[in-house]
Amino acid sequence: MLAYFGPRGTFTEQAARGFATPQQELVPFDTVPAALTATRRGETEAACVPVENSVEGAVPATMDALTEGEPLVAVAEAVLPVRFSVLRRPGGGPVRTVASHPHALAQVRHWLAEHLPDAEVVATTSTSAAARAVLNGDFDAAVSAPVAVRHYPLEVMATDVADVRDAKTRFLLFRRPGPLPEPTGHDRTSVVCTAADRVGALADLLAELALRGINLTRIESRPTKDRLGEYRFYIDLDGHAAEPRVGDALAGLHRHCQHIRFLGSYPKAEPGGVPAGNDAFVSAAGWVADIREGRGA
Ligand SMILES: O=C(O)C(=O)Cc1ccccc1
Repeated sequence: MLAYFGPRGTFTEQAARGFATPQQELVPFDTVPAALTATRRGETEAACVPVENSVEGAVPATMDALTEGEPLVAVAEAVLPVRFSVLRRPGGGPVRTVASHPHALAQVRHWLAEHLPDAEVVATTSTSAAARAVLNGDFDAAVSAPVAVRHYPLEVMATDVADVRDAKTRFLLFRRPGPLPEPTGHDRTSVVCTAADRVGALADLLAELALRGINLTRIESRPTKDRLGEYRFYIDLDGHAAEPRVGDALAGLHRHCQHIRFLGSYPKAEPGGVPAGNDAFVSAAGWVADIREGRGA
């Protein structure tokens, strides 16, 4: 079974369908933490959740849920283009309220200002929770994933709605810790860490990557919630933990951090980025291994 952030008809369901094997049953959960908890408890093999969006940035619910509770590791990534459909009850009256996930609302602000300027905008837990609520008569319109009309008998007011063309959302598939996916040469590694409280601590973390020619693809901070001014850093970098230079960098981060949690090494959905130049690191690691075995100098 594969858990996903639902209910049925979310963008996350679309991403989960791309990850699932033909036999795997997809199970919706109303929140990101609930989907992850089901996987932590072993009730589902994996959980698909949204991580970030090219317009609105990180999904805070996902970031927080990854640091709370037992560790989970990402094993696969998907990036989906995001365009919205605006749905309403068939034959409904004027649209006075419009609902959706905050990330969706942030991506259709201009459209709403132009087409529904007087509608009150309401945040819901997901885009399809909004569609479901419209069906129940709680709101007049929902900004949803195009697949939502397959699940909810609503009327399509508009399709292809997006203030920013080419907006994309990134999703990850999490499992309980186990053997890592094989390196493909186009991988990403994610960690979350708390740097020591001293001058230059963050610079030291970044230097561990820079020294080894490792490309940082994302750094994001969230409050630890314990103390004002204390943050966790979510770091994505190019490369796989099995590669010597990435392994060394992770060890370096571990030395500099108060806490560090590995969040996975997995193939990138969109290969590209800075070429790794791995060969020199592999040969250097081999040389050190030889020295340790008494085979060289
Ligand atoms: O609510 C959904 O459909 C999601 O899967 C989260 C989301 C919200 C907005 C854009 C992309 C994903």
